[in-house]
Amino acid sequence: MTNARRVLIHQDRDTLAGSLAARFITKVVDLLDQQAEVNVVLTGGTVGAAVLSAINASPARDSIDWSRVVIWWGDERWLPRGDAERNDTQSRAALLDHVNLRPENIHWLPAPDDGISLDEAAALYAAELAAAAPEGSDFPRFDVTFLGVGPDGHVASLFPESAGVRVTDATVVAVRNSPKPPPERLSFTLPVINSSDRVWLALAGSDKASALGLALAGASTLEVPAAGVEGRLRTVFFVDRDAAAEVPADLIAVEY
Ligand SMILES: O=C1O[C@H](COP(=O)(O)O)[C@@H](O)[C@H](O)[C@H]1O
Repeated sequence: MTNARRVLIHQDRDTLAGSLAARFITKVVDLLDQQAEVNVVLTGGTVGAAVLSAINASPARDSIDWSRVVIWWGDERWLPRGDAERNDTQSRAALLDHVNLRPENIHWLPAPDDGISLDEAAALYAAELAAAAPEGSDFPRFDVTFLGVGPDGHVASLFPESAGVRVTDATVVAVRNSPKPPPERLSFTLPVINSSDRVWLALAGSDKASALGLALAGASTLEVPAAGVEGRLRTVFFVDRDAAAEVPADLIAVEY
């Protein structure tokens, strides 16, 4: 199988979330048979949280040895710890608080209540990535990266026509003036996202159809950041029927 982008179309958001949850559990169990730990990058957003809830609800959830799973986030909203709109708060409620993760394996992004500036926070998380990196790299080898996609085609907190989309010489960027609230955020850059062995994008709803269609039809990364996403081994779009309305027919791998 090549690393061509694949689109898997599901009936609706819940089916999509269940299918992605099942794939995640199977993949992590397989990987943990072959390696000591698995590095996973989580996303925020509605579908991201739905996928984590589906993993939590799965009867197969505990077939994963969660003590060997290492958690990162691809982006975070610059809000106080515990704020309901923070991505990590939503990830905790959906899954992380319910499984046996080791606290040292959860790499929270900083928050304003840490008493540091947004730029310092970006530098701090970059240093955390570097500390976990193999020799010669600035970040760990990520096994699975989840991404949501906004109606404007943003991924993580890389928004269309914004400076962050262009950054290739840093791993984490401070984002200001985000068109989606809150205005300040932290985000992985595209080179870090694309270093992941697998990138699984999840999106549902008719408001995502145009961005998805453009991303798959060759729009520029600056205009539609999702267009610039390409994992090292696999890049798979898990979508529902509504979001798939403008997907080029030759890219549809499976329609459930
Ligand atoms: O703000 C964000 O939005 C995107 C997409 O969210 P969705 O609710 O439209 O699925 C998400 O991927 C990103 O992590 C988050 O910070």
